[in-house]
Amino acid sequence: MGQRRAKNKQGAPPTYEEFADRKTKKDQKRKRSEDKPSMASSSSSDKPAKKSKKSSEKPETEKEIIKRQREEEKALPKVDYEELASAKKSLFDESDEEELNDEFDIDAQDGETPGEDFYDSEEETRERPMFSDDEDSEVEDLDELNAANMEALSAKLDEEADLEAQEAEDELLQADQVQPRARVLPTEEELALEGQTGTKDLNVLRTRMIEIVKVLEDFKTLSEEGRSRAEYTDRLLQDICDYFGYSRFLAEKLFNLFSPSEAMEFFEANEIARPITIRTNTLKTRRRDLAQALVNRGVNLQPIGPWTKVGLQIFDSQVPIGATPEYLAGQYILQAASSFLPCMALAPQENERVLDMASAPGGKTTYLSALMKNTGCIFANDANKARTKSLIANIHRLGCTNTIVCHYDAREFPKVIGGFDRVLLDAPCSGTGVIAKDESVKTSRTEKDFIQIPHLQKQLLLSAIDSVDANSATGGYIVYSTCSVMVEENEAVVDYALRKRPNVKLVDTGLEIGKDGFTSFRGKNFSPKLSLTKRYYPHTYNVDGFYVAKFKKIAPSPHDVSKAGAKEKEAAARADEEAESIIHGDFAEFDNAEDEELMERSKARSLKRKGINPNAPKPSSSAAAAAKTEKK
Ligand SMILES: C[S@@+](CC[C@H](N)C(=O)[O-])C[C@H]1O[C@@H](n2cnc3c(N)ncnc32)[C@H](O)[C@@H]1O
Repeated sequence: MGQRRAKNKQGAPPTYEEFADRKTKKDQKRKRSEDKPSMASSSSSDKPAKKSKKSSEKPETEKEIIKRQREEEKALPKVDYEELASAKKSLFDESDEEELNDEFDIDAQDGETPGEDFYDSEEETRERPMFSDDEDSEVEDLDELNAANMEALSAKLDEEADLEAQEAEDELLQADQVQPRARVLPTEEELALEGQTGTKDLNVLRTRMIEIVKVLEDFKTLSEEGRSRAEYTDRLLQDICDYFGYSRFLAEKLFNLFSPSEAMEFFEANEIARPITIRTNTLKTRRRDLAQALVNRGVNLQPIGPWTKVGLQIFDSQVPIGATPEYLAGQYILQAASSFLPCMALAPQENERVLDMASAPGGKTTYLSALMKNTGCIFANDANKARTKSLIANIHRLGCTNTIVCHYDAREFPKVIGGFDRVLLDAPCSGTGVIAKDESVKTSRTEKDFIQIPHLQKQLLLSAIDSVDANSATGGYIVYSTCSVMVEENEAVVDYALRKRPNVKLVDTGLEIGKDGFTSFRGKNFSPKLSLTKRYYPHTYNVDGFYVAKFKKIAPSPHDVSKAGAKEKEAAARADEEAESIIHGDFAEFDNAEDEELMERSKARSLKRKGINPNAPKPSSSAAAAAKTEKK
């Protein structure tokens, strides 16, 4: 087992004193690094300086404040306000979002110097009012929220600066350590010595991994004479297993996805927990209002990034994020940022019929429901009945009234029902994209898994394609996603579907971020269109490892069974559920006893439909046993 412990890089944002202290240290560190030409990093020194806060207890007059600020500004390094304004804009700019007007606008107001809202001591003493519905006061309201978010922003900038300084130091370290033709591989004696102690020295392993990666990336110049590439790779893989705790089998599979240095970044990123993120439920609130409410409860947050209008990243909270009144009221759901992506790619429209084939516990179903503004109909299916409990609970809490929950093996679609406008297949997978969440994946996955899981995924994807109406007026799309980074579960599955179903083509996912899917891998060629699919890695976007592919069905196929009557089936399912009061505006009074009763009634109705009298006396168990014995 590996000796490395996963660490969570998220900490509480600093107090002002901590911040000032860290800044002084950082400035000194930066200055030291600038003095060393080999590791000069212009980006860190070009970073805008942050304005300091006063420490005096006594309130200052306006004049005193202006005087003090001028003095402080003189003493500070020159600030590139344009860069500062654009950095802030890129973090918070959501000007595209017309509908919800859901934004954290921290652009400077007229007459203000951009950047002055950083560490304004006035903001510390002001009370934070709730957002008002009054349009005129919105600008002030935004300022208040921005003030509250400044800490979060400063923490983020801090983290970035720390990272840059660390990277610069690492570069120097590596440059110092790796000399051309240096001996990097350990001798037999050294290895025997390492083995004797039982636990390996992590520093030795780490340094050696860095050195081997350097050699592999410039083999001609840096390799020792007489040593092969395979020898270096073999040692590196063993060190990865010892250091991070992977089975040799999985370490090798993951290593082969990347260049040696990128592989190291990937393994490192798997040791760090991803940020805690929440998705605003736009069926109940707007992100801006939710952020304000949470900030008032002592939650430190900021938007995830410009690519999502509904996500918030939580840095730190004085209250449990899964138990706030806003959470209980269904205003948000705790959801990994990567899970937003397939829903955004599917882009369901209002009034469409959508199938979510593997939907429990419902993070994506509830997002689809919100995107459809609770119109149309979503069939939320999952083969695992136990998991549909949390699916139903989430659907209720978030107030999604356009969903019907079912639990079929999704390979039975479209026989169950077909003719959907869009289908999401968020497939069961190996979980190699979420190792930071579930360390057991490092050692539990075997070769068999990467045969059996893709086999199921291929069957499910064909069912998904066959369940879509090629003639849908508004849709005709299928999105396939996994939280795996393995080619066998991603490109290979999609390529298989393209070959088996020539009536679909790959289309752009419409996602702003992501790396292009592989068009070939280790000698295997896929359709060139595979580059339209998207890959996500923890080390590139700080999200879980993920994969998203989007298909458009361009023609029906003989496999599209039972398309006819799909609308009628849906109407019947709806009527059943409405009759049983499952679909209604307020799910708050959902309780198990009532649910049991409804299920009993549903069973009775179903028996009646089959021509069986549900009230007919059941044979007693002893009579049934006797009948059985008689038959024998
Ligand atoms: C990745 S999870 C789905 C997560 C879900 N989409 C969400 O966002 O909350 C995969 C799901 O597939 C379900 N599953 C596995 N095999 C299935 C099958 N043959 N048919 C339908 N669902 C299946 C599992 O029970 C599991 O809930």
